[in-house]
Amino acid sequence: MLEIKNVSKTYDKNIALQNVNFTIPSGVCFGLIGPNGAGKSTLMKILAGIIENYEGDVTFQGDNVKTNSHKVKRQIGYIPQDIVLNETLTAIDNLEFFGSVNGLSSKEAKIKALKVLELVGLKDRGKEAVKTFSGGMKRRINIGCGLMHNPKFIIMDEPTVGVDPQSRNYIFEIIHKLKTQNITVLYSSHYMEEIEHLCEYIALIDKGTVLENGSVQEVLHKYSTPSVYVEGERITEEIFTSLGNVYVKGSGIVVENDEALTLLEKVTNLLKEHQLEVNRLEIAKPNLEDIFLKLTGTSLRD
Ligand SMILES: Nc1ncnc2c1ncn2[C@@H]1O[C@H](COP(=O)(O)OP(=O)(O)OP(=O)(O)O)[C@@H](O)[C@H]1O
Repeated sequence: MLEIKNVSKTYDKNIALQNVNFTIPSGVCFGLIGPNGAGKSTLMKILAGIIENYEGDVTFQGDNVKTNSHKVKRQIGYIPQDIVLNETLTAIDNLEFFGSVNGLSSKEAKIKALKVLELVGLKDRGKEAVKTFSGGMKRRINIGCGLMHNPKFIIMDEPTVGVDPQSRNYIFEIIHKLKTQNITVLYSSHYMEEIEHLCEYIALIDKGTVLENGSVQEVLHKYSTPSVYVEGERITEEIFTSLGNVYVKGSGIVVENDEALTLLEKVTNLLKEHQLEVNRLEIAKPNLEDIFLKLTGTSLRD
Protein backbone atom coordinates (compact mmCIF):
# COMPACT_ATOMS: atom_id res chain seq x y z
CA MET A 1 0.00 0.00 0.00
CA LEU A 2 1.21 3.48 -0.85
CA GLU A 3 -0.12 6.39 1.18
CA ILE A 4 -0.02 10.04 0.12
CA LYS A 5 -0.67 12.45 2.98
CA ASN A 6 -1.10 16.22 2.62
CA VAL A 7 1.37 16.47 -0.26
CA SER A 8 1.91 19.95 -1.70
CA LYS A 9 4.55 21.15 -4.16
CA THR A 10 5.33 24.57 -5.58
CA TYR A 11 7.87 25.44 -8.28
CA ASP A 12 8.95 28.98 -7.41
CA LYS A 13 5.49 30.57 -7.15
CA ASN A 14 3.74 28.02 -9.35
CA ILE A 15 1.54 25.66 -7.30
CA ALA A 16 1.79 22.18 -8.88
CA LEU A 17 0.13 20.14 -6.10
CA GLN A 18 -2.12 21.26 -3.27
CA ASN A 19 -2.79 19.08 -0.25
CA VAL A 20 -3.04 15.76 -2.08
CA ASN A 21 -4.33 12.80 -0.05
CA PHE A 22 -5.10 9.29 -1.24
CA THR A 23 -4.07 5.68 -0.87
CA ILE A 24 -3.09 3.19 -3.57
CA PRO A 25 -3.95 -0.39 -2.56
CA SER A 26 -1.49 -3.18 -3.41
CA GLY A 27 -1.88 -5.29 -6.54
CA VAL A 28 -4.20 -2.96 -8.45
CA CYS A 29 -3.86 -0.78 -11.50
CA PHE A 30 -4.47 2.77 -10.30
CA GLY A 31 -5.24 5.46 -12.87
CA LEU A 32 -4.16 9.05 -12.36
CA ILE A 33 -6.32 11.13 -14.68
CA GLY A 34 -5.96 14.80 -15.47
CA PRO A 35 -5.38 17.26 -18.30
CA ASN A 36 -1.97 18.72 -19.26
CA GLY A 37 -0.44 20.57 -16.36
CA ALA A 38 -2.72 18.97 -13.74
CA GLY A 39 0.26 17.83 -11.65
CA LYS A 40 0.39 14.13 -12.58
CA SER A 41 4.10 14.01 -13.47
CA THR A 42 5.04 16.02 -10.39
CA LEU A 43 3.14 13.62 -8.13
CA MET A 44 4.67 10.58 -9.84
CA LYS A 45 8.18 11.97 -9.47
CA ILE A 46 7.50 12.55 -5.76
CA LEU A 47 6.29 8.96 -5.31
CA ALA A 48 9.36 7.67 -7.17
CA GLY A 49 11.67 9.65 -4.88
CA ILE A 50 12.93 11.86 -7.75
CA ILE A 51 11.49 15.10 -6.36
CA GLU A 52 12.40 15.37 -2.69
CA ASN A 53 11.58 18.99 -2.01
CA TYR A 54 7.87 18.95 -1.14
CA GLU A 55 5.51 19.20 1.81
CA GLY A 56 3.66 16.24 3.30
CA ASP A 57 4.47 12.54 3.47
CA VAL A 58 4.50 9.54 1.19
CA THR A 59 4.90 6.06 2.62
CA PHE A 60 5.31 2.78 0.75
CA GLN A 61 4.55 -0.35 2.84
CA GLY A 62 5.11 1.83 5.90
CA ASP A 63 8.49 3.26 4.79
CA ASN A 64 8.74 7.00 4.21
CA VAL A 65 9.84 7.71 0.63
CA LYS A 66 11.92 10.72 1.73
CA THR A 67 13.67 9.38 4.82
CA ASN A 68 13.96 5.77 3.68
CA SER A 69 14.51 6.49 0.01
CA HIS A 70 17.18 3.85 -0.65
CA LYS A 71 14.92 0.99 0.48
CA VAL A 72 11.83 2.36 -1.24
CA LYS A 73 13.57 3.05 -4.56
CA ARG A 74 14.60 -0.61 -4.78
CA GLN A 75 10.92 -1.56 -4.76
CA ILE A 76 9.60 1.11 -7.10
CA GLY A 77 10.03 1.23 -10.87
CA TYR A 78 9.60 4.63 -12.51
CA ILE A 79 8.99 4.87 -16.23
CA PRO A 80 9.21 8.49 -17.32
CA GLN A 81 7.27 10.14 -20.11
CA ASP A 82 10.50 10.81 -22.00
CA ILE A 83 12.56 8.04 -23.58
CA VAL A 84 15.76 7.63 -21.56
CA LEU A 85 17.53 5.04 -23.72
CA ASN A 86 21.00 5.12 -25.21
CA GLU A 87 20.11 4.92 -28.91
CA THR A 88 23.48 3.59 -30.04
CA LEU A 89 23.32 0.59 -27.70
CA THR A 90 21.27 -2.56 -28.33
CA ALA A 91 17.99 -3.19 -26.54
CA ILE A 92 19.68 -5.84 -24.35
CA ASP A 93 22.56 -3.50 -23.45
CA ASN A 94 20.08 -0.80 -22.43
CA LEU A 95 18.12 -3.22 -20.26
CA GLU A 96 21.26 -4.62 -18.64
CA PHE A 97 22.52 -1.11 -17.95
CA PHE A 98 19.33 -0.19 -16.06
CA GLY A 99 19.48 -3.52 -14.22
CA SER A 100 23.02 -2.91 -13.00
CA VAL A 101 22.29 0.71 -12.04
CA ASN A 102 19.47 -0.67 -9.89
CA GLY A 103 21.59 -3.22 -8.06
CA LEU A 104 21.50 -6.38 -10.22
CA SER A 105 24.72 -8.35 -10.74
CA SER A 106 25.81 -8.67 -14.36
CA LYS A 107 24.64 -12.31 -14.44
CA GLU A 108 21.24 -11.38 -12.97
CA ALA A 109 20.90 -8.50 -15.43
CA LYS A 110 21.60 -10.79 -18.41
CA ILE A 111 18.95 -13.32 -17.34
CA LYS A 112 16.39 -10.65 -16.48
CA ALA A 113 16.95 -8.73 -19.74
CA LEU A 114 15.84 -11.73 -21.78
CA LYS A 115 12.69 -12.15 -19.67
CA VAL A 116 11.87 -8.45 -19.96
CA LEU A 117 12.44 -8.51 -23.74
CA GLU A 118 9.89 -11.29 -24.01
CA LEU A 119 7.44 -9.42 -21.77
CA VAL A 120 7.59 -6.29 -23.93
CA GLY A 121 7.22 -8.36 -27.13
CA LEU A 122 10.69 -7.64 -28.57
CA LYS A 123 12.44 -10.97 -28.08
CA ASP A 124 13.67 -11.04 -31.67
CA ARG A 125 15.09 -7.51 -31.64
CA GLY A 126 17.26 -7.62 -28.51
CA LYS A 127 20.58 -7.46 -30.35
CA GLU A 128 19.64 -4.49 -32.53
CA ALA A 129 20.55 -0.90 -31.76
CA VAL A 130 17.65 1.05 -30.29
CA LYS A 131 18.11 3.79 -32.93
CA THR A 132 16.65 1.37 -35.51
CA PHE A 133 13.42 0.98 -33.48
CA SER A 134 10.08 2.70 -34.06
CA GLY A 135 8.82 5.16 -31.44
CA GLY A 136 6.45 2.55 -30.00
CA MET A 137 9.22 -0.07 -29.74
CA LYS A 138 11.50 2.42 -27.96
CA ARG A 139 8.72 3.11 -25.52
CA ARG A 140 8.32 -0.61 -24.80
CA ILE A 141 12.06 -0.93 -24.10
CA ASN A 142 11.80 2.19 -21.94
CA ILE A 143 9.14 0.38 -19.92
CA GLY A 144 11.32 -2.73 -19.79
CA CYS A 145 14.18 -0.70 -18.26
CA GLY A 146 11.92 0.26 -15.35
CA LEU A 147 11.08 -3.41 -14.75
CA MET A 148 14.62 -4.78 -14.63
CA HIS A 149 15.02 -4.67 -10.83
CA ASN A 150 11.76 -6.57 -10.13
CA PRO A 151 9.87 -3.65 -8.59
CA LYS A 152 6.68 -4.30 -6.64
CA PHE A 153 5.21 -0.94 -7.60
CA ILE A 154 5.48 0.51 -11.09
CA ILE A 155 4.86 4.11 -12.04
CA MET A 156 4.11 4.76 -15.71
CA ASP A 157 3.83 8.38 -16.78
CA GLU A 158 1.61 8.58 -19.88
CA PRO A 159 3.24 5.53 -21.53
CA THR A 160 1.06 5.59 -24.64
CA VAL A 161 1.66 9.19 -25.76
CA GLY A 162 2.63 9.20 -29.45
CA VAL A 163 2.51 5.42 -29.66
CA ASP A 164 1.16 3.37 -32.61
CA PRO A 165 -1.88 1.11 -31.96
CA GLN A 166 0.18 -2.11 -32.01
CA SER A 167 2.64 -0.90 -29.37
CA ARG A 168 -0.27 0.52 -27.38
CA ASN A 169 -1.82 -2.95 -27.25
CA TYR A 170 1.53 -4.42 -26.18
CA ILE A 171 1.69 -1.86 -23.38
CA PHE A 172 -1.82 -2.84 -22.22
CA GLU A 173 -0.78 -6.47 -22.33
CA ILE A 174 2.35 -5.74 -20.25
CA ILE A 175 0.13 -4.12 -17.62
CA HIS A 176 -2.25 -7.09 -17.58
CA LYS A 177 0.72 -9.45 -17.08
CA LEU A 178 2.15 -7.29 -14.28
CA LYS A 179 -1.23 -7.38 -12.54
CA THR A 180 -1.27 -11.19 -12.62
CA GLN A 181 2.08 -11.04 -10.78
CA ASN A 182 0.44 -8.93 -8.05
CA ILE A 183 2.50 -5.89 -9.01
CA THR A 184 0.85 -2.52 -8.37
CA VAL A 185 0.74 -0.18 -11.36
CA LEU A 186 0.20 3.57 -11.20
CA TYR A 187 -0.74 4.75 -14.68
CA SER A 188 -1.28 8.35 -15.73
CA SER A 189 -3.16 9.41 -18.80
CA HIS A 190 -5.54 11.93 -20.21
CA TYR A 191 -7.19 9.17 -22.24
CA MET A 192 -10.16 8.11 -20.16
CA GLU A 193 -10.86 5.02 -22.33
CA GLU A 194 -7.41 3.64 -21.41
CA ILE A 195 -8.03 4.15 -17.72
CA GLU A 196 -11.49 2.56 -17.91
CA HIS A 197 -9.96 -0.41 -19.72
CA LEU A 198 -7.00 -0.94 -17.37
CA CYS A 199 -7.69 0.41 -13.90
CA GLU A 200 -9.77 -0.65 -10.91
CA TYR A 201 -8.96 2.49 -8.90
CA ILE A 202 -8.60 6.12 -9.94
CA ALA A 203 -7.83 9.65 -8.82
CA LEU A 204 -9.11 12.58 -10.86
CA ILE A 205 -6.68 15.50 -10.64
CA ASP A 206 -6.98 19.05 -11.93
CA LYS A 207 -4.87 22.15 -11.17
CA GLY A 208 -2.91 20.26 -8.51
CA THR A 209 -5.98 19.17 -6.56
CA VAL A 210 -7.48 15.69 -6.32
CA LEU A 211 -11.18 16.02 -7.12
CA GLU A 212 -12.17 12.41 -6.59
CA ASN A 213 -10.53 9.10 -5.81
CA GLY A 214 -11.54 5.54 -5.06
CA SER A 215 -12.58 2.45 -6.96
CA VAL A 216 -13.95 3.12 -10.46
CA GLN A 217 -17.25 1.54 -9.36
CA GLU A 218 -17.49 3.82 -6.31
CA VAL A 219 -16.82 6.96 -8.32
CA LEU A 220 -19.25 5.98 -11.09
CA HIS A 221 -21.90 5.14 -8.48
CA LYS A 222 -21.43 8.46 -6.67
CA TYR A 223 -22.16 10.40 -9.86
CA SER A 224 -24.79 8.07 -11.26
CA THR A 225 -27.57 10.67 -11.30
CA PRO A 226 -29.79 9.83 -14.26
CA SER A 227 -29.51 12.21 -17.15
CA VAL A 228 -30.90 12.90 -20.59
CA TYR A 229 -28.68 13.83 -23.52
CA VAL A 230 -30.21 15.96 -26.25
CA GLU A 231 -28.66 17.26 -29.45
CA GLY A 232 -30.06 19.34 -32.30
CA GLU A 233 -30.12 22.75 -33.95
CA ARG A 234 -30.96 25.77 -31.75
CA ILE A 235 -31.01 23.54 -28.63
CA THR A 236 -29.36 25.45 -25.79
CA GLU A 237 -28.81 25.00 -22.04
CA GLU A 238 -31.27 27.77 -21.13
CA ILE A 239 -34.28 25.82 -22.41
CA PHE A 240 -33.87 23.13 -19.73
CA THR A 241 -32.60 25.00 -16.65
CA SER A 242 -35.92 24.52 -14.83
CA LEU A 243 -35.56 20.71 -15.02
CA GLY A 244 -32.36 20.16 -13.02
CA ASN A 245 -28.62 20.43 -13.46
CA VAL A 246 -27.78 21.29 -17.09
CA TYR A 247 -24.42 21.36 -18.87
CA VAL A 248 -22.92 21.27 -22.36
CA LYS A 249 -21.27 18.04 -23.55
CA GLY A 250 -19.72 17.99 -27.01
CA SER A 251 -22.35 19.23 -29.45
CA GLY A 252 -25.26 18.45 -27.13
CA ILE A 253 -26.79 19.26 -23.75
CA VAL A 254 -27.00 17.04 -20.65
CA VAL A 255 -29.92 17.49 -18.27
CA GLU A 256 -29.63 15.73 -14.91
CA ASN A 257 -32.37 14.86 -12.50
CA ASP A 258 -33.16 12.03 -10.07
CA GLU A 259 -36.00 10.66 -12.18
CA ALA A 260 -34.80 9.61 -15.62
CA LEU A 261 -38.11 8.56 -17.19
CA THR A 262 -40.17 11.59 -16.18
CA LEU A 263 -37.14 13.72 -17.07
CA LEU A 264 -37.21 12.31 -20.60
CA GLU A 265 -40.88 13.21 -20.85
CA LYS A 266 -40.28 16.74 -19.57
CA VAL A 267 -37.39 17.29 -22.00
CA THR A 268 -39.58 16.05 -24.85
CA ASN A 269 -42.38 18.42 -23.83
CA LEU A 270 -40.01 21.40 -23.77
CA LEU A 271 -38.66 20.45 -27.21
CA LYS A 272 -42.22 20.33 -28.59
CA GLU A 273 -43.12 23.60 -26.89
CA HIS A 274 -40.12 25.34 -28.52
CA GLN A 275 -40.73 23.50 -31.82
CA LEU A 276 -37.16 22.24 -31.95
CA GLU A 277 -35.87 19.46 -34.17
CA VAL A 278 -33.85 16.76 -32.46
CA ASN A 279 -30.94 14.77 -33.86
CA ARG A 280 -30.33 12.69 -30.74
CA LEU A 281 -32.31 12.16 -27.55
CA GLU A 282 -31.41 9.48 -25.01
CA ILE A 283 -31.17 8.54 -21.36
CA ALA A 284 -27.44 8.68 -20.58
CA LYS A 285 -25.29 7.05 -17.94
CA PRO A 286 -22.27 9.16 -16.97
CA ASN A 287 -18.83 7.72 -17.68
CA LEU A 288 -15.58 8.94 -16.10
CA GLU A 289 -15.11 11.54 -18.84
CA ASP A 290 -18.57 12.99 -18.06
CA ILE A 291 -17.75 13.07 -14.35
CA PHE A 292 -14.52 14.95 -15.02
CA LEU A 293 -16.39 17.44 -17.21
CA LYS A 294 -19.02 17.90 -14.53
CA LEU A 295 -16.44 18.48 -11.77
CA THR A 296 -14.19 20.86 -13.68
CA GLY A 297 -16.35 22.35 -16.42
CA THR A 298 -13.59 21.41 -18.87
CA SER A 299 -12.83 18.30 -20.88
CA LEU A 300 -9.60 16.32 -20.46
CA ARG A 301 -8.24 17.25 -23.86
CA ASP A 302 -8.59 20.35 -26.01
N1 LIG B 1 10.40 21.97 -13.40
C1 LIG B 1 9.36 22.79 -13.33
N2 LIG B 1 9.52 24.11 -13.08
C2 LIG B 1 8.48 24.95 -12.99
N3 LIG B 1 7.18 24.57 -13.13
C3 LIG B 1 6.96 23.26 -13.38
C4 LIG B 1 8.03 22.31 -13.51
N4 LIG B 1 7.47 21.09 -13.75
C5 LIG B 1 6.15 21.27 -13.80
N5 LIG B 1 5.82 22.56 -13.57
C6 LIG B 1 4.47 23.13 -13.51
O1 LIG B 1 3.73 22.40 -12.54
C7 LIG B 1 2.40 22.18 -13.00
C8 LIG B 1 2.13 20.67 -13.05
O2 LIG B 1 2.95 20.10 -14.07
P1 LIG B 1 3.06 18.53 -14.32
O3 LIG B 1 4.09 18.30 -15.37
O4 LIG B 1 3.23 17.85 -13.02
O5 LIG B 1 1.59 18.20 -14.91
P2 LIG B 1 1.07 16.96 -15.75
O6 LIG B 1 -0.31 16.69 -15.25
O7 LIG B 1 2.04 15.85 -15.67
O8 LIG B 1 1.00 17.52 -17.22
P3 LIG B 1 1.36 16.79 -18.63
O9 LIG B 1 0.20 15.88 -18.91
O10 LIG B 1 1.42 17.95 -19.58
O11 LIG B 1 2.65 16.09 -18.45
C9 LIG B 1 2.28 22.87 -14.36
O12 LIG B 1 1.73 24.14 -14.15
C10 LIG B 1 3.72 22.95 -14.83
O13 LIG B 1 3.90 24.08 -15.66
